[in-house]
Amino acid sequence: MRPSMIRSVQSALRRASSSSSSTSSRHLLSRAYSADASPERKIAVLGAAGGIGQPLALLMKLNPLVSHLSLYDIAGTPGVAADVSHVNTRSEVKGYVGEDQLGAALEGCDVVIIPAGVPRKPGMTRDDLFNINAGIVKTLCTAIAKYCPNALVNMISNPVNSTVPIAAEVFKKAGTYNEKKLFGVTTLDVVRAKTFYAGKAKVPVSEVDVPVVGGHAGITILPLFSQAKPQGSNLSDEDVKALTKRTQDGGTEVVEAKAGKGSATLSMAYAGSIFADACLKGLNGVPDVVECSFVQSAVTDLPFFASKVRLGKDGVEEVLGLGSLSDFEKEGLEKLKPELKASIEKGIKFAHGN
Ligand SMILES: NC(=O)C1=CN([C@@H]2O[C@H](COP(=O)(O)OP(=O)(O)OC[C@H]3O[C@@H](n4cnc5c(N)ncnc54)[C@H](O)[C@@H]3O)[C@@H](O)[C@H]2O)C=CC1
Ligand SMILES: O=C([O-])CC(=O)C(=O)O
Repeated sequence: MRPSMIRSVQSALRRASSSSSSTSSRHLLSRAYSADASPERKIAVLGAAGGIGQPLALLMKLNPLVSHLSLYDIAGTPGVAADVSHVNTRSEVKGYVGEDQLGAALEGCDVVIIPAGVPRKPGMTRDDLFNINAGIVKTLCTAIAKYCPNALVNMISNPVNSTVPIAAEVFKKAGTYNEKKLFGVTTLDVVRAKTFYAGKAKVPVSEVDVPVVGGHAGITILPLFSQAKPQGSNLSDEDVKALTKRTQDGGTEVVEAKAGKGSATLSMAYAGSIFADACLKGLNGVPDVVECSFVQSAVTDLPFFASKVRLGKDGVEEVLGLGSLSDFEKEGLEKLKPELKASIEKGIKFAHGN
């Protein structure tokens, strides 16, 4: 909203609160909003009653680009929706519970965020979640293909390296696949890389940018600290190795600290809200919106790969290349490929066989 519009809304609000009959002021207020509001955008969070889903629902409620917020889960969403709906921001909130309400939750959606599924416990890998989460993702994507085939899908459910290929196969089978509209959310890796780099390089975290490429599990997460901005402090090779390992193990660090009570939820909700916001900005025509994401890609010989992606009115506008890599990063890239390939193939095989 432009400053002049904010001032006009504020003065309308003042008039509304000082008037005994505030109907005309309310009318003025709604005109002021509708004149300058961004386009109507409906987004859904699937798994909205969970550890990620709840704070993500709140963060999306705070996003002025959202006009309709649809909260879906197999249980618990009426309470979450009632709670979040009291926050005095633009979007109208509705809760949906159980599979027979999934269609209504999805109809008309521009963006669907999926944090549905089980999280890790200590000692597990993300791939150990495959058996349960693959089926959940398949069911949800089948419904997306039916009720909102044009939505941008933000996949958070793990293992992302396999759930994104599963989603692609489900959409292909339904005849709705558009490679520009399917995203594995790897923003938390970027968030972590930025935080850890800022701490080590002693630079203000708000100024830091670090691309993270590859996938979203262990060594498939490849932060490119050689391209970190701002440069300027001399990190040793050992520092870069340690930062890389910490970024790759960031999820496990949280799983162990939570000691059986799940994995990252708050930082993931933050990361998920950043990525969804970028998708909305792209849809709304904001120029030069770039985030890393795990997408269909020709950047390497693998069919899906995370790298910087420019977002536009139809989703992916351009998948950006990797840029120049240090020898350490080149080595990391070659090491991650077999694991990432196997995870992608596992997802595709599951989708075909079930
Ligand atoms: N991409 C990433 O960077 C990250 C991914 N994750 C993943 O996100 C997923 C969710 O994690 P949390 O929220 O911590 O788990 P959680 O167990 O707290 O919440 C999951 C929610 O999904 C719901 N759910 C289960 N089956 C469903 C279905 N068929 N339809 C709709 N909802 C369903 C559950 O009822 C629950 O409310 C996990 O797979 C986790 O590994 C977690 C952190 C980071
Ligand atoms: O580690 C996990 O299981 C959850 C996750 O993907 C992350 O925190 O990066």
